[in-house]
Amino acid sequence: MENLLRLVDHEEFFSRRCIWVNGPVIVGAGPSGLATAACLREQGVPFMVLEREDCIASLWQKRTYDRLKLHLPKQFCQLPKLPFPADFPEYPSKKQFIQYLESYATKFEINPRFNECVQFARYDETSGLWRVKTKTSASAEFEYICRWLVVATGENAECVVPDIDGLADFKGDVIHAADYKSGEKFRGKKVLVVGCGNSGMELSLDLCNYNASPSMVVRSSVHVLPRKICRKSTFELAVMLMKWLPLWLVDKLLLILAWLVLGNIAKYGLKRPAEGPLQLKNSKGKTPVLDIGALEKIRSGDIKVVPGIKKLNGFSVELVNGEEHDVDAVVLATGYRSNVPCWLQEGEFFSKNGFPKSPFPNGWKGNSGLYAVGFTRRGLSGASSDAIRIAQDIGHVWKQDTKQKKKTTTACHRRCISQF
Ligand SMILES: Cc1cc2nc3c(=O)[nH]c(=O)nc-3n(C[C@H](O)[C@H](O)[C@H](O)COP(=O)(O)OP(=O)(O)OC[C@H]3O[C@@H](n4cnc5c(N)ncnc54)[C@H](O)[C@@H]3O)c2cc1C
Ligand SMILES: NC(=O)C1=CN([C@@H]2O[C@H](COP(=O)(O)OP(=O)(O)OC[C@H]3O[C@@H](n4cnc5c(N)ncnc54)[C@H](OP(=O)(O)O)[C@@H]3O)[C@@H](O)[C@H]2O)C=CC1
Ligand SMILES: O=C(O)C(=O)Cc1c[nH]c2ccccc12
Repeated sequence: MENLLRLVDHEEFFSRRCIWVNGPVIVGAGPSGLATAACLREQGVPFMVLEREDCIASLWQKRTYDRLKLHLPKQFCQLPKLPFPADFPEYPSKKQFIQYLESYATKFEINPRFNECVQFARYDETSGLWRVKTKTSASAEFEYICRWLVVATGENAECVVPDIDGLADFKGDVIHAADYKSGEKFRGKKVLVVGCGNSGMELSLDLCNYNASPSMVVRSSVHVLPRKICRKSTFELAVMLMKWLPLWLVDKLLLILAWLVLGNIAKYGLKRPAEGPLQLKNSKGKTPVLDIGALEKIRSGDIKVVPGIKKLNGFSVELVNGEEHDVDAVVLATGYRSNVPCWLQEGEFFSKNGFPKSPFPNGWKGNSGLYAVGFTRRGLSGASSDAIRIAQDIGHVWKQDTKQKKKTTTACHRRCISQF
C-alpha cells in the first residue's frame, strides 16, 4: 500500500515535462551566464537560462557580506556590451554591482527560469542532442533537449567545509563566509576565522570594525599585495607588465614592490608561498590577497594571526603549536568549489575538480556543443572573454544553419511549385 501511494505521488507530482530549446541552454544566471546570454542575444541566437535560485547573480545577492566591494578596478569587472555607469566609483560596491547586473539582464531581455536546479545533463549520441534534467523548488521535474549546453555554474558554486577535528561538537556558532553578512552579531565576541584568502582577511577586518576580536588561522602561506602601488591599481600594473614581460618576472617585480610598500610581513605570521602570486593563481587557482586594510589591523594586533588548528573543543581551540584559545564563534573562510561533477555526466572536457582540463585560453569549448564560461580563474574579465568567444562560435553555426534552412525551404517551395 505504502509503495502504491509512493507511486501515485510520483506519478502526480513528479511527471517530467520535456521541452525543446531552440538554441543553447545556459546553466547559471550569474555574471558568466548573463554575459553569454547577452552576447547570444546580439548574435540573434535564442537561448534558455536555468537558475537554481530565485534571482540573478545569487552569489552576489545572497552569499556575500554587506561591506563587499569589487576588488579589481571597475574596467576589469564590467561585462561585454554594457559599460558600468560613469558615476560608479573605481571599486563599485556589491549593491552597485548587483544594480548593474539587473539592468544588464533587462537590457538584453534575459529572463531565466528561476528555482530550477540542474540535476543531471548528458549528451545523447543517438540524437546528437543534450538532455538537461531539472528539479524545481516545488519538486516538479523538467527535461530540456538542446543542441548546445553552456556551463555557467561558477567556480564558487558550493562552500568548502573542512574536516576539522571537533567541529561538529563545537558549542558556539559555526558559519561559512558565504553566510556572513556583518560583524553586528559578533560584537565583543572572540571569533576564530579559518582561512586567510580575500574572504578571511576581509571578514576579519569587518569583525574588527564591529569591536569583535578575530583570530585568523594561517595554516600554510599567503601572498598579500597592496591594492595600489604608487596610486596605480596593482592588478592594472600587473596586466600592463604582462604585455611586455614573462610571468615569472612580473611576479618578481610585484614581490619587490609589495615588500617596499608593505615591508616584511612574515614577522606577523604571513609567510609567502614559494610560487609567485600570478604563477600560483594560474597553477592552483589561489587568488592573492589584495589588502584593503586587514594588514594594518594585523600590525596593530587587532587581528591575531594563529597557526593551523589541531582540534576544536567546546568553546576553545587547540592549535598545532600547542596553544589553546577561547572561542565564541567560528567563521569558515575556507573557500568554494565547482559543482559540475555532481550534475554533468561527461568525462572528457571537465576534470574531477569541476574545472575544464585544458588551461586558458582553451578551456571554453568542449565537444558536441559543450561550452564552459567563467572557469579560467580570471575573475569577471575571464568570464567576459569566454562569453564573447562562445557566442561567436554558436552564432556562426546558427547563422549558417539559418541560411541553409532558408535555402532548403526556398528549394522545397520551388519544387512544390514545380510539381503543380
Ligand atoms: C566574495 C567574492 C568576491 C569576488 N569579487 C570579485 C571581484 O571583485 N572581481 C572579479 O573579477 N571576481 C570576483 N569574484 C569571483 C567570482 O567568481 C565572480 O565575481 C563571479 O561571481 C563569477 O560569476 P559566475 O557567473 O561564473 O559564477 P556565480 O556568480 O557563482 O554564478 C553561478 C550561478 O549558477 C547557479 N547554479 C549553480 N549550480 C546550478 C545548478 N546545478 N543549476 C542551476 N543553477 C546553478 C548559482 O546559483 C549562481 O547563481 C568574487 C568571488 C567571491 C566569492
Ligand atoms: N573583495 C573581493 O572582491 C573579494 C573576493 N573574493 C574572491 O573569492 C574567491 C574565494 O576566496 P576565499 O573565500 O578567500 O577562498 P580561498 O580559496 O581563496 O581561500 C581559502 C582559505 O582557507 C584556507 N583553508 C582551507 N581549509 C583550511 C583548514 N582546514 N584549516 C585552515 N585553513 C584552511 C586556505 O588555506 P591553504 O591556502 O593553506 O589551503 C585559504 O587560506 C577568491 O577568488 C577571492 O579573490 C573573496 C572575498 C572578497
Ligand atoms: O577576485 C577574484 O576572485 C578574481 O578571480 C579576480 C582575479 C583574477 N585574476 C586575479 C589576479 C590577482 C588578483 C585577483 C584576480
